[in-house]
Order: sequence, then C-alpha cells, then structure tokens
Amino acid sequence: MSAELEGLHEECGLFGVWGHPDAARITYFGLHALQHRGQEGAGIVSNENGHLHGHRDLGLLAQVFNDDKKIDRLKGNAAIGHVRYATSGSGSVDNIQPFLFRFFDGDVALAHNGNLTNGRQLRRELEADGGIYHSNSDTEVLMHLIRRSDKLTLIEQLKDALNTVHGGFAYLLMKNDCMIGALDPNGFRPLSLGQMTNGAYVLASETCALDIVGAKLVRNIEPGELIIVNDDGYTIEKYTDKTQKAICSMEFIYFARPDSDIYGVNVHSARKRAGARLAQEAPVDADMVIGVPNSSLSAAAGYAEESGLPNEMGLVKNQYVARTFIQPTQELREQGVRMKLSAVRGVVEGKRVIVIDDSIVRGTTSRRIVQLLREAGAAEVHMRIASPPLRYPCYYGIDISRTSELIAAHKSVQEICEFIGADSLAYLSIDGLVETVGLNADAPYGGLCVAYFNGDYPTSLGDYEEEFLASITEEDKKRLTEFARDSSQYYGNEYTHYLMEKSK
Ligand SMILES: O=P(O)(O)OC[C@H]1O[C@H](OP(=O)(O)OP(=O)(O)O)[C@H](O)[C@@H]1O
Ligand SMILES: NC(=O)CC[C@H](N)C(=O)O
Ligand SMILES: [Mg+2]
Repeated sequence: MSAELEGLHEECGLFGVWGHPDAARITYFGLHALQHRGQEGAGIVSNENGHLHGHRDLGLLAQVFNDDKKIDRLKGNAAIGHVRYATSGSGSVDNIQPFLFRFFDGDVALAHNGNLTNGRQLRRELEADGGIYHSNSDTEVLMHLIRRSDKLTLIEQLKDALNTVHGGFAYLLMKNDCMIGALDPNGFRPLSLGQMTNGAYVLASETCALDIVGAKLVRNIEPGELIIVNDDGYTIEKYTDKTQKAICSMEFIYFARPDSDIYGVNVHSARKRAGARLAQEAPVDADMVIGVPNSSLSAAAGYAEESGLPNEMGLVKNQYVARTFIQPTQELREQGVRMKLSAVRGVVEGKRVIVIDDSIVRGTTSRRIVQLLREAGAAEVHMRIASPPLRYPCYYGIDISRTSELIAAHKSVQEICEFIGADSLAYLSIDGLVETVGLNADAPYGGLCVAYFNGDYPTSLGDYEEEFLASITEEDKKRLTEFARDSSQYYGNEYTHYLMEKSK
C-alpha cells in the first residue's frame, strides 16, 4: 500500500499502564498523545483480575473509541494499547493491535512497534510446521515463537523468541499478572518507563505520552532489555548482550513529537541544532527563513537564529487536514499538498526566502511549496533540508521501504533542485546530523541509524536482502561492500552487517 501514500509515514505507538483503577482511560489518553505515530487503527486491551478484554478497530483513536461505553467495558487496573501505521501486512482490521490470544493457561495481549527483517521467513517455517495465523503482519510471529519455546516460564520463552526475531521491535505484552516491554538489540524504536503519582507504572513509545498522564520518567528501556512490571514494581533483565545502539534518526528528524525526549535528547532542541548546523553548512543570502509546518518549524528556528535572519510565517498549514493521507494519483497528491499548505502573500511577496523542510521523500511537498511561494510573489526560493538525502529504504519500521519512491535515490541534488523548481537546494550532512542530535553513544554514528542516507544497515536484511540488492546499482554495491569491510564497526550483533558476510 505504500505506493499509494504521500510523504513520510509514522510507525506505531505503544502505551501501557499497570496499577491504575482507570487503566483503559489512561491508556486512551496516552495513545492520544501518540496518535501522530499511527492513524490507520487503534486498540486497547485491559486486565480485569487476570481476564483480558479488548477493543480494536480501523481509524483514529477517537473514531475507534467514539462511545465512552467502549472504554467503560475495558475494566481493570492495567491496560496496553496501540496505534497502527502498517509497515508489513495489509491494512485490514485483523492486523490492528494489541492482538489478544486466549490460551488454555491464560490470556496474553501483544503490541508491536517496528518491523522484522526475518518475519516472512519465520512465518513460512512456522506455518510449514503447523502454525495457523489470524493476521498477516509481522507481529503475530512472536507469539508463535513464545508458545513453541520449550522453556518453562513466559519470560524465558519470550527471551528465546526475542533472540529469534531480527530487525526493529519495541514490544508490549500483558498477561494476568504482569506487563512486559522489550526492545530490539539496536534500540531502533524508543520506549520509556514512567511512574504516575499513584505509583502506577507506564510504558510508552514517547515521553510526551508520559507527560500527558502526569507520569515522571523513570528510565529509558535500553537495547536488548526486557522490563517486567507487576504488583511488586518492576524488574529489568537482558535477553542478549549483543547490543549496539542504532536509534532511528528519523525519530529525531520527523516522527517524534517535539516535546518528547529520546534517550535524554529533546526532539525540538535536536531539530533546532540541526537547523543551525544547516545554516553553517549551507548559508545563502536572503531576506527571511520560513519553516514548512509542522515538523520543520524547530529546524527553521535554528536556521534563522544562526543566520541572523527573521523567522517568518510564510506558509500556513490547514490544521483540519490529517498529517498523512492517502491519495491514489499524483495529481490528487499534489492537490492534497495544496489543501494542506498555503503561502502567505503579505509576508513573502518580493522577498528572497529560505524554506526549511525536515526531509524530502518523493519531492511532492517541496515542488508544490516552491510553486506556491512563487505564485505568492517570492523573488527567490532557496530550499534547505535539515536531514541528508533519503536514498535507501528503511526495513525497521518506517514506510520508506521502496527505493523507487525516493527521489534522491535516482536524482542528484542539482536534479532534485531542478525538479522542485527552487533557486538552490542543500541538505544537512550526515556528520551534521550525528553531531547535532548529539547522542554520543559508543557506537557507529554516535548511536544513530543512518542507513536510509548511506546504506550502512546495522543488521542483516534477511527477507529484504534480495529486493534491496536488486534495487541498487553495481557501483553502489561496491561502495556498500567497502563500508562493510571497514565496518567491523557494527561489531556487536550476532547478525552482523550482512554485506560483510557477502564480501568474504
Ligand atoms: O517529499 P514528499 O513525498 O512530499 O514528503 C516529504 C514531506 O512529508 C513530511 O511531511 P508531512 O506532510 O507528512 O507532515 P508534517 O506536517 O508533520 O510535516 C515531511 O515533513 C516533508 O514535508
Ligand atoms: N509501524 C509499525 O510499527 C507497525 C508494526 C507492525 N510491523 C505492523 O505492520 O503492524
Ligand atoms: Mg512536512
């Protein structure tokens, strides 16, 4: 379905609470703060004295729970919830999470943010061995692995399963007596633990969801960790030591809300620093800086501050258009951008403007913006992008999984500039991104995943390897192999850099 979609798309939000009399409603509030991460469907499973009740459907959270009774029915003092944006499997209601499994020895609920790189392969094997699936996303596979493990407790079975699935995953599970969170060995997706004033523990994809329910951050879940929350409090265990931080840099650039902190780095501040760095790397003589609402407003503030130019409101976004939306044709997509953004003639007329956006995917938005600003009388339009060019697909949970959709995979910066019709175009460097996010983790790229910019994937690509290799040029293959050779940098993983294997 991604071919039908415009722009960038979110990648699921998780929220869970243990120890609150109104757990389902708290989960609703938490998910509401995470709605930007997924708008295709939502669900909540509550825990009433060990019995799990669930409700899930297609649509925004407020549509799924359009009647208070739907929340009222989800009784109990613990709950987990999910907002979905599909990365694998269809958009059908069968794939809306949390999944609720009824076993002879108790109920288990499961929710997932991320994308597995060996989900298809595992599913084929499990089906061949008699497994029967109710959904076709990559999420259900974890439960099959858990049930097939010969270990005796759910936690030990889960550890087995977590060592078998590869790729990007933050999981939330709930059974009668506990709620469990788990993060992949690279920590592609964020997951944080908070505590409410009544002592209830909360797990959420972003810290903005902790704030909304008045929870204080206790700690972030680290790569390879498993957290178990029950009536006695919480315990942390590791299911693997082979970990290495490679946090999705698009979380900082575009996905996460500006009021969230990821591993202690505030998202708005990181974006602002990226904008300032962009002003140093790609200055241009102009009268004003304009941000493209919403996600680039922070970067625009940084660019303006650093360049000493006024930060003006030259573009206005219609707040009644969803952040992302589906349009079947390019013509409709362009019409969509027109509905979403308008130029402010009184501000830009006769002016030389620098437009800051956080990213270019297909180029639809940038092209339309340049056109709008010219129609509104701008004398010059210079585009500056607060991230490096998106050249490669992401297989860990962002919907940029096809090279054919990425304009920078096929065109040079100069060609993109001509395509969007700007007077000039420049992007932030990878070093600029790494330094301004400033995670400074002891890992390649300071602990960020930058694979969609340079092809340096931190894991093997499994199910996607063939498709990826077929989509890149011979020259690129050689370059990526070189990466792999000196990139004993990705030292920690059991499934080390796949090209390293290939180049042996
Ligand atoms: O090159 P394109 O294919 O047009 O996609 C790029 C645009 O998509 C995203 O914005 P989006 O419209 O999703 O929402 P936002 O308001 O959160 O920035 C991103 O911020 C870019 O502006
Ligand atoms: N965006 C996500 O994190 C999606 C989770 C899962 N891969 C799905 O497709 O439903
Ligand atoms: Mg945008």
